[in-house]
Amino acid sequence: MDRLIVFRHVRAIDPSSALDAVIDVVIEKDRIVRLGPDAGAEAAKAEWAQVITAPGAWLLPGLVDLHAHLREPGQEYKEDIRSGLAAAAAGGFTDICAMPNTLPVNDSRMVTEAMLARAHEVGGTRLHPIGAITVGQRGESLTEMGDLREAGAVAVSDDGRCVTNSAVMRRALEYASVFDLPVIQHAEDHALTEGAQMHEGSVSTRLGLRGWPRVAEDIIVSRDLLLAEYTGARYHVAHASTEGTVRLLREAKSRGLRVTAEVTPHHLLLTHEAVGLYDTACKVNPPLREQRDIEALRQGLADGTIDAVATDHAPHATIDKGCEWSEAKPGMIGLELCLPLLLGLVAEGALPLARLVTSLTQAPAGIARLPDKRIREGARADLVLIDPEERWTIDASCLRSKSHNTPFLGRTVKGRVKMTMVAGNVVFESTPRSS
Ligand SMILES: NC(=O)N[C@@H](CC(=O)O)C(=O)O
Ligand SMILES: [Zn+2]
Ligand SMILES: [Zn+2]
Repeated sequence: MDRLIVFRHVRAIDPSSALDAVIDVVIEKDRIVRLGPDAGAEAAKAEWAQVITAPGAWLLPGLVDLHAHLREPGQEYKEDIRSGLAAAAAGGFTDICAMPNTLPVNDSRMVTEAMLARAHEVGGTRLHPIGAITVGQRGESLTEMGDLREAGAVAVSDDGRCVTNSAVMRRALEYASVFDLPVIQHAEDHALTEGAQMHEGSVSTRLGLRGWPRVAEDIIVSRDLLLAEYTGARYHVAHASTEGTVRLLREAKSRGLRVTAEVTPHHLLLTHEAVGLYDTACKVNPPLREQRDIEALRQGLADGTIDAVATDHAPHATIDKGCEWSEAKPGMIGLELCLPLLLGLVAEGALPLARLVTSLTQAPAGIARLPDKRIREGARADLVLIDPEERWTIDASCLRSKSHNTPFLGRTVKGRVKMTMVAGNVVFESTPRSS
C-alpha cells in the first residue's frame, strides 16, 4: 500500500501561502494531497493510514539552512555527513547547504560529487554543496564554477576566509552570474582583523584581547555592494553581524539591487559580554557584538532587510575548544538549537512568527534556488512538526551532532521539533515528551 500520512487538527503555518489555521493535512507518497478543516477525516479511516493527532502542535514547511559546516571530507572527528544530516533532521531542516572549507576544499566537481554521493547513501535531510569561489580558498584564481554548478553546487563561497582582492571579487561576481550562482561573502577585511580574537570593544579591552572592529565587516559589505551593482550579479552576505551591514543592505535594497543576507541565531541573541572570562564556546567569527547590533539585526530581519536565518553550524571537538582562548577554534553548532532559540524571540515579541518561518523556509530556498517550501495541495511533503509548548533544557546528551560546542548548553527553551519529513519520509521523530 502506498504511504498515507494524516495530520489531524494541527496548526499549519505557511506565510507564503497566507496559511495559518488549524486543519488536517493529508500526505500520499511524497506529496500533500489534501488540506483543510477535517480534510483528513476519511483518509484517517484507512487501515494503512498513519494518523498523527497532536493537539496544539504546529506544522511548518521544512526548514532550509544556507550555511552549515559538515567537516566531511577531512575533519570527521568534528562532524561528518551522517552526523551532520542527523543533527539537521533533528533541528527540523529538510535541506542544508554545506560550506566548502573542508579538507580538501570543495573547489572541484570531484569533491562536490563525493559529498553528494555520501549524502545520498546516508539519506534523510538533503545536502546541497556550496563550491569555493577561489581554488583552495586562497583568494587568487577562480574555481570552475560551471563544473561545480553542474555537479550540484547551489552557490559559491570562500567562507571562513574573505575574498578581499577587489579584482578577484569582481571576476567572481561576473563569472558566477553566468551560471546564476549567488556569491556568498564572509565579509572580513583581513588587514583590519589580524590577530583579532573577539569584537573590538569594552570586553576586548578588559580581557586584553585584540579586537575585530565592526568596520572590518562594513568595509567589505560596502565594497561588495558597489561591485554587485556594477556587475549585476547575485550577492549574499553570510552571517551579518553589525548595524552597519544592516544599514548598507537596507540602502542597497531600496535601490533595487539583487542582494540578500542571512543572520545567525547567536548574533541575534548574544553580545560580547557572553565571553565572560574567556569562555571559548563564545569564540566565533564574526564575533558576538553589542546590544545595538542585536537591535539592528532583529529589526533588519523583521522588516526583510535580512532575508534569511542561517545557522553557521560550525562543529569543533573538545580538543579544539578546551584550550586557551587564543588557541581555540572559532564557531558554534546550531542546527538543533536554531528553531527553539528563535521561537524564544517570537515569544518575547521581538520577531513576528510569520517572518521567522519565511526566513527559515521560503527565503533561503529562493536564494539557493531550491523548490518552493509550501504547505498546499500538490506540494512536496517537506514538513516539520513542532510542539510549541514543550520546555526542555539543552544538554549535550540530546544532541545528534558529534560536537557540543555551544554557549547555549544548560539553557531552557520552549518549543521542540517532534517530527521532520522529507518528501513524505519521516527522517526524524522525537521520543515522547520528557517533561
Ligand atoms: N563561524 C566560525 O567561527 N567558523 C566557521 C567558519 C566561518 O563561518 O567563518 C568554521 O568553519 O568553523
Ligand atoms: Zn564565515
Ligand atoms: Zn561559516
